[in-house]
Amino acid sequence: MEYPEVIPTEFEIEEKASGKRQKQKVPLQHGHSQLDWMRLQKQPAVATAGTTTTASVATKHKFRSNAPITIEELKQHSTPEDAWTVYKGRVYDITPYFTYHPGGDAQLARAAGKDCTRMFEFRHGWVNFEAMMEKLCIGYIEQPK
Ligand code: HEM
Repeated sequence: MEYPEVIPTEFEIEEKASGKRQKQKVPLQHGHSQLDWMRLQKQPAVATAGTTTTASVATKHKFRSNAPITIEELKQHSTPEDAWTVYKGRVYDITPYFTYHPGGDAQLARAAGKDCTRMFEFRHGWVNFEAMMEKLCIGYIEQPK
């Protein structure tokens, strides 16, 4: 099975190489800044995207928090309402982060159901993924044999 990976488009590669790339931050709802996100990770009861909270992710996946996850299963979680992504081999349920992503929900949706490692480093290699998503880690991806 083909490994599902988000890769930058040719346009994005050229734009970056030209040094003319514009930042594309989008306006977020009040209370949904990066600082708010980090604060909520310390009190996980309230980080919400719709009805999915960091706490509900933790509860839902507790029984399998370090489980092997297959590519088939990863691919089934490919919408903003139910979004899993892979970063450096580990799987994260990023659903609660959608309304907090500074680049907007449409950009983050590209990661859903796929491995976002390469795209993440391309777009913002200076961001500490593990620190931000620690509570949302649900397992690791099983490499195809
Ligand atoms: C396919 C995956 C992703 C894409 C395409 C994407 C895209 C973007 C874009 C367009 C921005 C706006 C700033 C810019 O234009 O560079 C941004 C900012 C940001 N994203 Fe993402 N993102 C992705 C995944 C993630 C994930 C999973 C996280 C969580 C750790 C994340 C965290 C951030 C943060 C913290 C910023 C603010 C960066 C800053 O201000 O320096 N992104 N992203």
